[in-house]
Amino acid sequence: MEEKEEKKISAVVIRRLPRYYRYLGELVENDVQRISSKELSEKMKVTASQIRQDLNNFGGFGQQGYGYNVKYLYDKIGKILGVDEPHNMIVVGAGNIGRAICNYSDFSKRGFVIKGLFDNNPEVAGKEVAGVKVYNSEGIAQFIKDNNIEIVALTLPKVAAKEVANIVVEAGIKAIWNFAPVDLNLPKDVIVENVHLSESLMRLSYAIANQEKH
Ligand SMILES: NC(=O)c1ccc[n+]([C@@H]2O[C@H](COP(=O)([O-])OP(=O)(O)OC[C@H]3O[C@@H](n4cnc5c(N)ncnc54)[C@H](O)[C@@H]3O)[C@@H](O)[C@H]2O)c1
Repeated sequence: MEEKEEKKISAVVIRRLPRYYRYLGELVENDVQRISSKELSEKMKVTASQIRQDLNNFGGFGQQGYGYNVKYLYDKIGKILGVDEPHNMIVVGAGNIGRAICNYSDFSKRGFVIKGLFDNNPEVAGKEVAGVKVYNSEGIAQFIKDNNIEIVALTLPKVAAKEVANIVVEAGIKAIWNFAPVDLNLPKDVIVENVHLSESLMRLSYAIANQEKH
């Protein structure tokens, strides 16, 4: 029953959930039990009516005037985002970005467990980055099968990213976190989340240019 209700939540709201989750997580850490839409709106710099519209999808509000139940909403949104359970992942490409991801401990706190870092450079195999072992990329497919890997981060040059994407999909991977500035043409059932830093920077530059005009 609950699942059916959750399916109706719009994609736009879903995209906003990680931000709510982050703010609610900070409130949970600070032992805040209830918060009003007005207080949350001041913290998050979005309108209180937007917050009410978004969060009323999930319940968690008691009597009017008492605000939202912070822990309830945090857990509920975490469940919808699928971060209430651990996800095993690997990172392919032990360069700048691959190493930075391994060095960022917050991912593991959120349940994203990096089981290995892969590279085709034999000089890096056998080393460790922030406790994550570096493996030769020849063994990727077997490693995925043996370690119940769900997500693969591709922090590789463009051509290599395409090649490795095909290999990991062949090995059964259904979720790719792609940092290479290239479109991966993969079967429809494979979820790809692209992180194109240059595109994000161009949006920023557009915003600067537009602001200057006014
Ligand atoms: N560094 C940045 O700030 C940045 C910014 C935006 C986008 N990107 C993109 O992210 C990707 C990674 O960038 P980076 O700076 O970490 O690159 P990098 O050159 O530092 O690292 C790439 C790593 O991939 C490995 N590699 C290459 N081919 C491979 C293969 N077939 N199998 C396994 N490993 C292989 C290399 O040995 C190297 O260690 C690139 O596509 C880049 O365009 C990087």
